[in-house]
Amino acid sequence: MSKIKIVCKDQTLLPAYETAGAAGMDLKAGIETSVTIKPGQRVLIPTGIHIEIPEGMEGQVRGRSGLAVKHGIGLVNGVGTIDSDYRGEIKVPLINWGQEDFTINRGDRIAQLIFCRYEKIAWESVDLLNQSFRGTGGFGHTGK
Ligand SMILES: O=c1ccn([C@H]2C[C@H](O)[C@@H](COP(=O)(O)OP(=O)(O)OP(=O)(O)O)O2)c(=O)[nH]1
Ligand SMILES: [Mg+2]
Repeated sequence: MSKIKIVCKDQTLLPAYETAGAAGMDLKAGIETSVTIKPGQRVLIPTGIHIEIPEGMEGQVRGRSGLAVKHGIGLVNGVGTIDSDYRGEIKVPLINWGQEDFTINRGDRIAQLIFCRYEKIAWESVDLLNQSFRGTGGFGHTGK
C-alpha cells in the first residue's frame, strides 16, 4: 500500500474508503456554508485537502453514481486529473444536470479519488503504422 502525504486541517474532511473493497476514497465538501446548485449551474467545491502524489502516479477525481442517478449531479470535466506536482487544494467542479436544486453541506461526500500509475512516453515519428485487423474502423463500425 502506497503512502501519500496529505495536508488536511479538519480531520473530518479526511477522505476515506467507505468499504473494504472500495476503489475510491470519497472526497468531502470543505465549504464553510451550504451551497445550492441550481439546474444547469456549475460550482467549484473545495475539499480542504492538499496532497503530494509520488511521480508516476496520478489522482483521478470521479463522480459518485448515487448523486448522478438520484440528483443529476456530475463532474463538469468528466474525470478530473490530479498531477503529481500539484500542491494546491483539490477542488471538484460539479454540475447539476437535474431538474431540481441540489444543496451541499460541509462534509458531504461529493466525488471520489482513485490513484493510478501511468506511463510516460516519447513520440517515435514514422510515415506508416503497422497494419491491424481493425484498421481505421472505429466509432461503432463493428455494429451496435
Ligand atoms: O477535478 C480537478 C481537476 C484538476 N484539479 C487540479 C489538480 C491538477 O493537477 C490541476 C490542473 O488540472 P488540469 O491539468 O486538468 O487542468 P488545466 O486546465 O490543464 O490546468 P493547468 O494549466 O494548471 O494544468 O488542477 C483539481 O483540483 N480538480
Ligand atoms: Mg493541465
